[in-house]
Amino acid sequence: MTCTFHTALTIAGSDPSGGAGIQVDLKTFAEVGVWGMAVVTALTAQNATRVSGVWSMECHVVRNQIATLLEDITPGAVKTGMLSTAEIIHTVVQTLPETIPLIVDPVMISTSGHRLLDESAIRCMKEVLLPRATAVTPNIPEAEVLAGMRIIDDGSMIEAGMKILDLGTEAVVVKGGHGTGDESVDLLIDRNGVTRLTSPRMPYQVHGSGCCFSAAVTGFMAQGYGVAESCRLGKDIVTKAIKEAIAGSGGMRMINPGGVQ
Ligand SMILES: Cc1ncc(CO)c(N)n1
Repeated sequence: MTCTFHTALTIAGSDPSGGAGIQVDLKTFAEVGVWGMAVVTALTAQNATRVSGVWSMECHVVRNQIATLLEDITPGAVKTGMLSTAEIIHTVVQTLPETIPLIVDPVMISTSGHRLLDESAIRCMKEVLLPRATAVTPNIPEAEVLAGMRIIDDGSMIEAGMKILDLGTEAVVVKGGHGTGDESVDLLIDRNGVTRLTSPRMPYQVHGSGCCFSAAVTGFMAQGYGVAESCRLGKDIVTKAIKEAIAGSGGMRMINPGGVQ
């Protein structure tokens, strides 16, 4: 099908609370003005305070969702979020054509502390998924795992980003939201060097902010912006959605792309 509008696909897990995962990705795609599509890799039972269950899809279910969608529509860009197992990572890489830009949010552990990716899948993520990625968007704990080193300051954040770049992606954004200081500084690292993406630090943690950022970047890539520009524009979208975050019932605040009042 030839579309007159731009299309973006998320391949990720479901968060029934609407605070993370495909639910946030679809809201973010709408916020940046692209047609949002979603392939589900796992169901979770969670809210803003805890994850109580994870049920990964069988690989043929993931493969069928992607292949059937691609028969009809080629998304302008794709993001991955929670992929949960090495088998699902392999399936996604095998099923997606290499020509489609791919933004990888290397989801490992929920903000509430629950493991969302098998320990054994981390090697597969480094060896199979990242070499295929256009951009990877780790937070500090994820960057530490992918780079195999501790991050304690700007210098080690850059060093970790360089190591992740060496795994074969075109660009890395190491997100500084888990750091300290008045500003939240994300570092975009690509072949041209290091670019700082800054925003005022809000005095609270927000469930789903990583999902929102990578979805926004994907939405801008789908509209034809380059990687660096998409990351800059994506930072503005997530900053606004963090400012407008809503209080869950008892839990952490939840990201609010679209600004529901
Ligand atoms: C489904 C899903 N994806 C990603 C995250 C990361 O916050 C989460 N908590 N749940």
